[in-house]
Amino acid sequence: MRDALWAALKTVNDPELHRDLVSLGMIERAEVGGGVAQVKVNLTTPACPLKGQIEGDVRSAVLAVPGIKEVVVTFGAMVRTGGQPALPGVKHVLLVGSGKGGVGKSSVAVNIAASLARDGARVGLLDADVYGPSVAHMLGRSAERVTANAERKMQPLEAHGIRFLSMANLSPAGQALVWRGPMLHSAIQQFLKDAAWGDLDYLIVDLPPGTGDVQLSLTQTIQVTGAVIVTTPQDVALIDAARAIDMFRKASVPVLGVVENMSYFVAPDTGLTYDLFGRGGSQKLGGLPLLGEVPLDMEVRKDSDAGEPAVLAHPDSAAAQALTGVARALAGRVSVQALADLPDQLPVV
Ligand SMILES: Nc1ncnc2c1ncn2[C@@H]1O[C@H](COP(=O)(O)OP(=O)(O)OP(=O)(O)O)[C@@H](O)[C@H]1O
Repeated sequence: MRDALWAALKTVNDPELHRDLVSLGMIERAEVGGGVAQVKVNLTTPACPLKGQIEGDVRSAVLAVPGIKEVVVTFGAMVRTGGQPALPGVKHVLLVGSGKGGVGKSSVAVNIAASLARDGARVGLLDADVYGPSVAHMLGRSAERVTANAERKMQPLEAHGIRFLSMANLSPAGQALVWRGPMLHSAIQQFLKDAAWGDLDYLIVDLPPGTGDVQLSLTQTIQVTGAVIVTTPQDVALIDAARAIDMFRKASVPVLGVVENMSYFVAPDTGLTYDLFGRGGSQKLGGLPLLGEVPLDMEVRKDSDAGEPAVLAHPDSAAAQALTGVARALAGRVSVQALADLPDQLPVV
């Protein structure tokens, strides 16, 4: 019956990866005794957007095996990498960029990080927006200062389960940074390589807006898994977003998807929906996966000023749900990308 159980599991495909769970090495354990099957599925990310569907598919395939009356499905997760890790201990570096400033890039980056961490991933957040660092404020830690550990490496700060580093925690508050390209390059290098990030599944990098030195420096010096573009839906933002996409393509960084922020607004008093900036405009960016449409929501702004990401402070709001969806869709895209180049038969993990 054990063979029949494994054969049944071999008929279940991961809906995103389009390969069966057995050859993907995702079945950690499958046993049967007294008509009860115990199956442990090791997902490719704890933020798997399709966990419910996988559970349902496993359940129906296993219950079709003669003699099995009950099935208990449990889950674990191990984030995979396609090749070498980006940095020692860091599996994926994900850039969050935008063409235009003020479109909500940092808000999206912070909420992606918080959502992935809440789902159980080990997450770092690097604020590479050195001219306008806002991550520390959005995490409620702008007053803290970064210290060095015994190995003289920068020790990332921690908030809401996220390890993070921001220029705001290094320089005196309120002071402007007047840096040229080479200095920026070395600051970014230090943030990446002279910091004790530890083991991370995802290191999210909040880039400055536009297509400048920091972006170039990052894409040229480490193996980046991919980039996410945040835009609002109106044409002036889309024109700049298209430039940012072009820059990533030229630097051979895969663009994993687009987030349409401030996509629409639901008036809290009337419940009427307003497409203030032209909801759906991001489709004009042509063919890139849309990771989510995040509404304009006063709570998102208030939560970020209060230092608690909306996905944690108001998880049931439409904006938080959309941001959670963005984080999970992104994690799914990363898994697809990591497994795309792997051989047909993977070892069981
Ligand atoms: N969906 C949203 N609803 C309401 N307010 C939002 C939303 N997204 C972002 N904001 C607010 O808009 C402002 C700008 O957001 P944010 O700093 O994230 O943008 P940015 O693109 O990173 O800006 P910069 O160009 O300075 O890096 C912030 O006050 C933020 O709280």
